[in-house]
Amino acid sequence: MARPPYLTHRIVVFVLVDLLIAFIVIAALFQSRQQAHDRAATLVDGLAQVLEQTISAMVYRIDITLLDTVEEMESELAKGIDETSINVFLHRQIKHHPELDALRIVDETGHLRYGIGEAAGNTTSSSVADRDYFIRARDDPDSGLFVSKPVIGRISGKWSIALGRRINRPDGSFGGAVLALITLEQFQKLFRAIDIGPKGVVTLLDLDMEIVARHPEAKGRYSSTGTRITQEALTRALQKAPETGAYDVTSWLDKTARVMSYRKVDNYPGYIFVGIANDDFLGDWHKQSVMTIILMVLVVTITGIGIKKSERAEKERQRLTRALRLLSEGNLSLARAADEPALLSDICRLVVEVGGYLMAWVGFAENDEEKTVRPVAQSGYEDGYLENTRISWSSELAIGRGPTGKAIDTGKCQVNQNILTNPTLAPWREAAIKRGYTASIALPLVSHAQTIGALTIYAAESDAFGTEEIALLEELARNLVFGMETLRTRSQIKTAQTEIEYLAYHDPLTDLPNRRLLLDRLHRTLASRERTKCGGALMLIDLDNFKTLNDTFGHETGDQLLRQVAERLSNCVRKGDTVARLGGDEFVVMVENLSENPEEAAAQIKTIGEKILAALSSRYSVSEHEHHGTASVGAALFGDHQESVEELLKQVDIALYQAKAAGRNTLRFFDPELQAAVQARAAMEATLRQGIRDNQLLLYYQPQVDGAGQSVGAEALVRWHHPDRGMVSPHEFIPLAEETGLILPLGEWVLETACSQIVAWSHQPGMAHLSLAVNVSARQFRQTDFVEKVQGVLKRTGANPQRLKLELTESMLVDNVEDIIEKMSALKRAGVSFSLDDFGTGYSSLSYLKRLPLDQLKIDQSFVRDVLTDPNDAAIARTIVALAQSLGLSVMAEGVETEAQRAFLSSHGCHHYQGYYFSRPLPVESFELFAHRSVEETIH
Ligand SMILES: Nc1nc2c(ncn2[C@@H]2O[C@H](COP(=O)(O)O[C@H]3[C@@H](O)[C@H](n4cnc5c(=O)[nH]c(N)nc54)O[C@@H]3COP(=O)(O)O)[C@@H](O)[C@H]2O)c(=O)[nH]1
Repeated sequence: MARPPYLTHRIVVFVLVDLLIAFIVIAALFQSRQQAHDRAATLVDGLAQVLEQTISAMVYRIDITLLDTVEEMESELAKGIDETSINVFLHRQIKHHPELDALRIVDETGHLRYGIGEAAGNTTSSSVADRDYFIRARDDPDSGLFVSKPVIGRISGKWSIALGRRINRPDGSFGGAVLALITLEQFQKLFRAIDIGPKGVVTLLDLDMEIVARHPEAKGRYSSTGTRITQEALTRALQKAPETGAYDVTSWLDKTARVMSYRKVDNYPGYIFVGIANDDFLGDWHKQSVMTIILMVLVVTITGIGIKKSERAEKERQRLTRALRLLSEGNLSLARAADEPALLSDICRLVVEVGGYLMAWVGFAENDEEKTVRPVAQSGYEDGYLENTRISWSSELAIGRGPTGKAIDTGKCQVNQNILTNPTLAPWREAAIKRGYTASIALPLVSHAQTIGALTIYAAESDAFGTEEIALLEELARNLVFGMETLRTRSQIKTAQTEIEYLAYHDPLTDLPNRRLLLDRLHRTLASRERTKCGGALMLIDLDNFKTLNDTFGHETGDQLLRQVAERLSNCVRKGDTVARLGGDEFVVMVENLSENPEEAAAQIKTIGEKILAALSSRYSVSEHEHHGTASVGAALFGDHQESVEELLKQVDIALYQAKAAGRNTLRFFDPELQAAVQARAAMEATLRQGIRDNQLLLYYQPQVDGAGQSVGAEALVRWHHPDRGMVSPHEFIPLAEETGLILPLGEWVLETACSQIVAWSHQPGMAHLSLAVNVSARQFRQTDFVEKVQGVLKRTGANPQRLKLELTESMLVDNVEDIIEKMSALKRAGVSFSLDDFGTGYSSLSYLKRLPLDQLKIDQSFVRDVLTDPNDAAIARTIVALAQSLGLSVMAEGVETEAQRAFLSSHGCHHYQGYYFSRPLPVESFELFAHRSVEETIH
């Protein structure tokens, strides 16, 4: 969650103030340290001054005594030595100098002559002749006061220094010296008397910077008097100020840092140094500093805690704000949601987009064996988390002890503030770390006292869910459940409504439209007929003997049969048609998009009706019984005049009655004429089928002649000799045969008969040369094995293929040209020739006409008929002749009825004819007579 700007500002101010405080405190500490240092410097300076003056005064007073003694001794030497008087004198002098250890007089050889003080009685054996101060006094008449280096007294055995003066004899020669001995202990006593702190130091150095006396006495190898001090700081200070000064130094003797002050001692060849240790004079300062720093750290910490708290409070407030917004937008979503999946997705989306959480998902509790939690909606960074994580709500399974599973299992909200530290979430830790989730909350979705699932929300940061925020999220979950319940209720109502609606328009047993829906559709279809112009029909279907089945085997069996009938009926019609159940065993089929032509529409309905009859008469298996049933069908076409729905229903009812009356398992049309036509057609089909079987067909032969009137061949034309009706015209039965497929057996019969005839003529004189043209229907030619069939007939009959000419119509050559060419070429290779019948009536394109292996074009009789009266027909006839010539084909005109027509055609290059002018189609005997006669006529 982002930190608000004002909070950032506050933190910056806090840091700056803290820095300022730290700066001030540190500056104050430095200052107070400096002050302490200055005070210490003043102190040691003062002490050094006091000590310098003390020592200086002490040396001065001793020197006065030495001078008095020298004067006394020189006077004694001049008048003659009175030892008693000297000793009295010495006694008197030393009384005034408690600091002196001894006052001695040595002779010119250095031997002690008189002495007062410690070890004074031990005098005569002692000599100071080797001491440097004695030597100086002896050798230098002007030596004045001399001060020795510290030495261990030969008499006293103590460290001491000697101050002395030369004694002259009356003649000015060296007469000895007076010595005042001060033990270094005296200096120690003096130094000890001043307070310079536990680690303070006072040192008396001679001018060679060698220690004369030091307090405290240094220990270790530097403890000896006479040690030379070579500190750099000291050297620098003395160079700068040879008389008095101060400096900071860390002693190389005891490693203690000190402020040192020194003074050159008046009357004495040396310096007094006083040092106070930093630890001593900064002791309070240190305490004060520590306290101040502690105080400062406390202040900073307290301020920091304050800021942190305010940041936390701010974050909490922000979270609450966003949770409130989430709640409010969630409520809007509840109001808007169209369905439950959309609602769940939208809530998850809002949790992420408005709530600012990382991911949200809703899982439903399944009641399967594993008590699976099935994710149903999700939003936010997910990356296969849900797909790859198996979650259960069974506490018996490890995967069921996660927050979501627990929330569902317990019905209580599960808050996990840190997945990294919560040991119970170990199984999910890796997946969560990978996706950056740290905290989560799983909110149970409780509907009607049952937990149906959970809404689980993930946050990136730890401790992401505050108390009030949790309360708001719980409310969100409750609202979500309310929304789901509302949508479910709404959906149930809708489903119920749909079901009610469905039941209102459908038959519950068969699921087919019921009477109401049928009537509705019927009304609409009839109303739109004017616009669509398509034909349509209604069929009323009634099961024969259904009542018996129902009564015998019970209603359940009857119901099963009705359901199967419904299914079969539906399979008999197209999707757009309507199959309805009116009730009982009555079904209605409404067929639309039939031909506009009533006869064709009736034929279509007949086909469908028969399909239905066949479907309903095949075996049923109901309640382990086999049932053979039939049905009766009454049909009525939507007539040209606008019938009402009621009228149509009445018509099919009447038609059904007629079908039942006709012996059941049959179809009857309401229209009596159509009924008759359909019946007639059906009868014809049946009788034609029978006729083919009973050999009622025969071939007539129409001669084809050349320009000289000589027969060159014939066209075989089928005739049907109906036992009752006599000779039936091919115009009547060929289209029916085409429609019903009977053309195939019929065509095979014609071909077989024609080939047999060719064989017969091949043995007759004057007939063997004749070719025989056989009409081939489109359906026949399209048979995949047509070539094999022709070859088979030729082989079977032994006919000369050269005498067989197959007549194809132009219209059948439109589709699948390659296949046609292939078939024609195959037969052509076998010796069969081809003539293109009805030429000029179709759409032959010259480009592919050229590719067809044709032998002849036949000018259609429709052009020949008016060739003399209609210039267009004449032009077409002339063009066909010219075309045939240019393609290298022969040309034959059919339908030639007059000499004038023949003459016209002849004058334009057509020299083969067929038509009534020469002969009508003839039975075989008559044709043979015609052929012979024409030959004879030509001969004669
Ligand atoms: N697939 C088959 N079709 C066949 C077969 N036999 C006949 N047919 C086709 O039936 C249609 C009617 O044939 P038909 O009644 O035999 O009529 C043919 C001739 O009689 C008639 N014709 C011949 N000359 C004249 C004439 O001068 N005037 C006139 N009005 N009619 C005449 O023409 C018919 C032959 O036509 P076509 O076949 O186009 O050469 C007819 O379409 C036949 O094709 C068969 O076996 N199979």
